[in-house]
Amino acid sequence: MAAAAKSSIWEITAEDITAAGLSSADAAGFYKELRRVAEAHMGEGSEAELWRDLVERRLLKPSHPHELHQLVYYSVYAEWDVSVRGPPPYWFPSKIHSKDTKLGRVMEIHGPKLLGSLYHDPVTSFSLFQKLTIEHPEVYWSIVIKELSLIFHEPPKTILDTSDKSNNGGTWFPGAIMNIAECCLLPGNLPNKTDDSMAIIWRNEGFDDDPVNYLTYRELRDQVMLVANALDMTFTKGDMIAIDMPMTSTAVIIYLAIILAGYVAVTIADSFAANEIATRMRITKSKGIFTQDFIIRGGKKFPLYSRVVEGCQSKAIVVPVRGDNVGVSLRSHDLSWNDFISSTAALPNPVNYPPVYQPMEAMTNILFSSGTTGDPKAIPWTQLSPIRNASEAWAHCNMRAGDVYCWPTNLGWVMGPSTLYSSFLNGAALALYHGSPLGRSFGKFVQDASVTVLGTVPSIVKTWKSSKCMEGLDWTKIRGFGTTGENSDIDDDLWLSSRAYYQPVIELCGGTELASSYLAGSLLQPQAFGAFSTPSMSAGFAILDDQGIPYPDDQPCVGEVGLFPLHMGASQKLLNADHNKVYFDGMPVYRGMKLRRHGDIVQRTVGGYYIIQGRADDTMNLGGIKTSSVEIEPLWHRADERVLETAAAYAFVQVSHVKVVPEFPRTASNKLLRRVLRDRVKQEFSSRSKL
Ligand SMILES: Nc1ncnc2c1ncn2[C@@H]1O[C@H](COP(=O)(O)OP(=O)(O)OP(=O)(O)O)[C@@H](O)[C@H]1O
Repeated sequence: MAAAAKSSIWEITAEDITAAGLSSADAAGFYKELRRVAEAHMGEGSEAELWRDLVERRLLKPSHPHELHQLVYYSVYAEWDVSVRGPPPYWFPSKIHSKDTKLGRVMEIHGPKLLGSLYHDPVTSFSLFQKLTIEHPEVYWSIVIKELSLIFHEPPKTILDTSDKSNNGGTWFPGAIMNIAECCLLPGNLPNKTDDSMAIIWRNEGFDDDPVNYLTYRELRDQVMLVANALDMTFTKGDMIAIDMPMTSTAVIIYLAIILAGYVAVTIADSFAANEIATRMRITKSKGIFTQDFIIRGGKKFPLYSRVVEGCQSKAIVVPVRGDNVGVSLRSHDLSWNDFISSTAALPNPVNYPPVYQPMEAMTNILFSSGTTGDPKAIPWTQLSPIRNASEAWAHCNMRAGDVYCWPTNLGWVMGPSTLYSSFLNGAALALYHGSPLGRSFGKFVQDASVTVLGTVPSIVKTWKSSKCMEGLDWTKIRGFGTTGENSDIDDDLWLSSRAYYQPVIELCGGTELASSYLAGSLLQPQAFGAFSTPSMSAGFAILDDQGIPYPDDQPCVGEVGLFPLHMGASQKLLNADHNKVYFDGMPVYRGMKLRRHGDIVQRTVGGYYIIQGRADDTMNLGGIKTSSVEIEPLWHRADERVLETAAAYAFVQVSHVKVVPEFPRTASNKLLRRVLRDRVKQEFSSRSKL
């Protein structure tokens, strides 16, 4: 899309502005103002200051055509040499406002004590402070647990115990006892999280013009306790109980009830086929499954109950997608939602429930990784994982009471539980749209629910931008976006950010098994599209060369990442694989630590940004030069405009074979499956060679 750019901002004419979609009258005013601002930033190397000034003056508006945003942004940065100056920044922290952020305030209090005269302010001292959180995780976590709404039934004896040498990940908060679901439901120590604060805001697809629905924290607690009582009527303590349904307010209530009552939630994404659901039920030996009769999505009705019971005998408890009655006939041992809830009718106080307190390492949730690199892993989350989730939103997105957090996903993907905990443990409201996130109705919900932080994955943003379905909606309450899952596209993020007068798009990369990111954006640093500005708080890593030797810390480089093993909240076992073998075997030792495998190729750019270059497994050898799939793909993409999407899966000496495919194989979470493509190509070639 950079074709829309001029070689400098000075080349832009009023005609270009009209060509980008403004009326001649508006174009004249815009042109005049653009020149005026540009004149104030004439010096060489002043692109970032010019862009910052343009954004602060709100010259570019969400109502302007995207072509105009492209024209200005790409022309401002036309001369910017990425190889010398790193990725160009589009968002800048303010030294004054940074002190009001959650992390900034903590840095102002503790920075001078911890860093002495090296501490200046949250912006200047951010990187130094981040390094401190890696070197002294016990200091960081002792601060963070006071910032979240955590209630310890028994306080931890200490923050981190590394005396067990067989445990690479360390023992966190030893001796502590709590119930993390209870922490979600009670105000805890957060003054602005009250029983009357908004906890969940939701809307059913098809009810676009109705007011949004609300649940306060008190109402949420009552409903969770009711379901917890009903669970005790049907299940035995410690049982694994699955949830396979869209992430609705009812699904969230069920999830919290399972954990409040001391069971383990097995969360399975609602997009899986019957055999995939059955596999996950079998691996976890789940005793029951919460599901829906149907899913309503994008105006269509899809069967869900029939898919769930196809390969699974466990008791299903079936929530009706609309109304009070289930729209399918159930097997004799299954229960309708109404019958399940009615089982509490004889209790004297069904909305009262004593939480089951457990140690920090107790399992609370089994999640499955996407299966991009092989079979999906069954990953147990403990009570530490939710704390890690919430701390990331706190530190990197400044999540706080009063925020409305929306991230269209499912409880079966890492972002489902992560968004839930990030909302409730920070006292924010969780916004849930019961329907497809791909169309305008979702965007209208974002507007009507006054969402302040909106999370995305790249494929959704691409659809929103290309369909223009969000035109005319007001997203200006949004103060920050999030993106994760795959590399995001610079132009798509330009579009996204421009919907809210260029609020930051915080890029996050991590893994289900980390319960967090290891690379992130930060509101205390300038942000560049499609790039991470920092290792996440308290996440250390080394970038390894081909021999497994770490590159020096601040040097631009590309290599496989090796994570520092003391990563609070990360997995310490897998249900269906050997944890040590998967994450530690064969990894180098660095500064006395056995590094943890993650499998991503990471580039550290000039200027200290990070870009993911794909998976180590997807790296190809082109004439002796190791090249990542992500480096090759954009080149092919530009080769012919009929190419809709590119996936580099295999390297040939000479390109002689073009196969047109309608779509690429993807995981259920929509990630490109290069390994499947590679297998198909291999198969095709081996069958040809036999001919
Ligand atoms: N913002 C991002 N940019 C680029 N890649 C990302 C980003 N966020 C996540 N990823 C990719 O997704 C991975 C994490 O995804 P997830 O935990 O769902 O499992 P997976 O690695 O896809 O599946 P499996 O472990 O089964 O192969 C990261 O390691 C990274 O490769």
